[in-house]
Amino acid sequence: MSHSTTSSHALPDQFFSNYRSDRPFRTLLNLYQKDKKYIGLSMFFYIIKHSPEWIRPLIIANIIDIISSPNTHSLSELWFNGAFLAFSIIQNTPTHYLHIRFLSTATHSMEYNLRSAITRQLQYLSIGFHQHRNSGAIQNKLLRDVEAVALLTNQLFQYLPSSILTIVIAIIITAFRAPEFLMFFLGTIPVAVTLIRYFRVPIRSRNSVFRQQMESTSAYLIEMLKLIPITRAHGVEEAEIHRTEQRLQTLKEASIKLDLINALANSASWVSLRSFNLICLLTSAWLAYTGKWGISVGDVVLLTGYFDSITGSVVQILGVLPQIGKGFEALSSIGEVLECPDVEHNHGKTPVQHLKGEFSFESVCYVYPESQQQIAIIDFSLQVKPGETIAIVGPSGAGKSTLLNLIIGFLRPTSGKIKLDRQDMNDLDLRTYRQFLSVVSQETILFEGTVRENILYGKNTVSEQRLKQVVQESNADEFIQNLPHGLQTQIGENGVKLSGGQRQRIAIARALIRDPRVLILDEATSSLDTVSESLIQEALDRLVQNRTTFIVAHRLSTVRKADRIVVLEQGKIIEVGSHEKLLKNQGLFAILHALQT
Ligand SMILES: Nc1ncnc2c1ncn2[C@@H]1O[C@H](COP(=O)(O)OP(=O)(O)OP(=O)(O)O)[C@@H](O)[C@H]1O
Repeated sequence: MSHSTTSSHALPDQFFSNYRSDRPFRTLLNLYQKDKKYIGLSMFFYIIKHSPEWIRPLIIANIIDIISSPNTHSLSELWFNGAFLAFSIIQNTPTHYLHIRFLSTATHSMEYNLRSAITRQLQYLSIGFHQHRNSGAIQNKLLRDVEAVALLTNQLFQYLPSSILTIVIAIIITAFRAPEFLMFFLGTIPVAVTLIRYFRVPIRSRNSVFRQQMESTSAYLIEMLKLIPITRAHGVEEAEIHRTEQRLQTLKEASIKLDLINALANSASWVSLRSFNLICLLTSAWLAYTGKWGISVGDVVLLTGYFDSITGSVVQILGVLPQIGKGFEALSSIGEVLECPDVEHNHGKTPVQHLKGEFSFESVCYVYPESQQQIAIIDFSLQVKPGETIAIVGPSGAGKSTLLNLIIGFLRPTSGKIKLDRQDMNDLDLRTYRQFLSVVSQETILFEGTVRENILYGKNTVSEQRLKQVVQESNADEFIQNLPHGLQTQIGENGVKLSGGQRQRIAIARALIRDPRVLILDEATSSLDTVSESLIQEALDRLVQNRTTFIVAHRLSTVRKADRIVVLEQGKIIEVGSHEKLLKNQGLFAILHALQT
């Protein structure tokens, strides 16, 4: 256990410091740091497994020379050449197996490491990052882009080296048997280089456009799925279908453009290199026919065979270029997450060991970086004693959610200070602070799992007795008992569906089990039936006891019970006081109150 914790902590640092999407090749090698021996072994077995491709033209040329001049060659030479080729063919089975085994180990470990590093980074990136990125786009990076990097590995460490090796071997053997023909082979180099230079930039840019389209379409589709109940309820299905089709059309156009450039690159290379091949065949055949340069029939077969391998390899190199472009694009897409500096910095800050729950807000201001012209929280000052319940009320857009996010530490004051037990929150390790904090938000997010797992969420050392007590205190025992398997009932997409009130009671139990010192309640605005409402209110009353609580309150009963009510308007505190005092004030609170009653 301790081992896995240390290694998983060590992993991302190594990735983050080495991950540079402006240096994709080096980054790729770094991703294989731990598994480079597997890559090496896999390449070694690939070369051996592939050897019949290089040996065959030589053996066939030998055999043709043997049979075309039986007087100078013995039959045993024929059998020897045959046996050699047979051996090189049979060895393919074990070497192919070993090649795949090592390659698969290396690429799948890399995929695992990369996905784990992305997940870790996502967990540490600021809430602001997540608010601005769509989950569909991130999902795409985690799944498709990592897959594209694994494919890139296959291209770079398998096809590319073997193609280069094929070319080198063909050149060496030709240099021995018919050195004059080397110039044909060398002639292919400028052609290949020109083709690569010509197509590299458009292939890369179309890949990039395609990738961005793919990301935004995934994001869009996820949103469309979430919206289906609202779409149907408003009867705007056709408009939604039309909107989706427009997106799909743009994606289709980007895919076609990418395919077309790839097709052009492939066919241009194929035609030019095959033309060279034809010239080589005709020239060597003419030389053999006229008996010049001492070219034998076997030599014609050998030269055309190797020229075939060379052109095949060059075509393969050009063919993998688009894949390589796609892989490098995926590396830079992943870099958008791994290289993002917007992480919460807790390293080296004071850990919170105990918490009383005293808050002191000193002239806190907050401005969202995206809307500088408007100040969301203005000069907010308030002293909160441990155990106090503060209700925050105010019209929509007054800054209530912003204030809660400042208290959780998701946002840092633009100016001013928030002190927690007299220490500036900026100096504290917020992860340790949040272990003393529970949040019950408007929308209860439950995950696929049992009721029990949803309540315990990350708190697995709780005794059975404590769990039962918490379930009772949150008024959830009755409905849980009526579920088919009680606490073990599966909920979420494939399980039992819970009502809004039931979900809220699970959220209350989830908060209670953590026994927090600070509680944040973002009350749901949706109206519940009176029974659920009173059950939830009762559970909430137990929950807030002896804890510093901040509630964005909508229910009158909650507001009435709060020790103090803070009334916000356009980011400013305009009133603070008890329920009675504020009613007497005849200010904004009294107006809001009158509207509700
Ligand atoms: N992520 C954001 N980027 C830019 N501006 C924001 C962001 N979130 C909120 N704001 C702005 O900050 C102000 C305060 O918003 P906030 O969400 O805190 O209000 P609220 O009182 O919680 O509103 P509501 O009751 O409607 O939820 C608003 O003017 C809002 O437009």
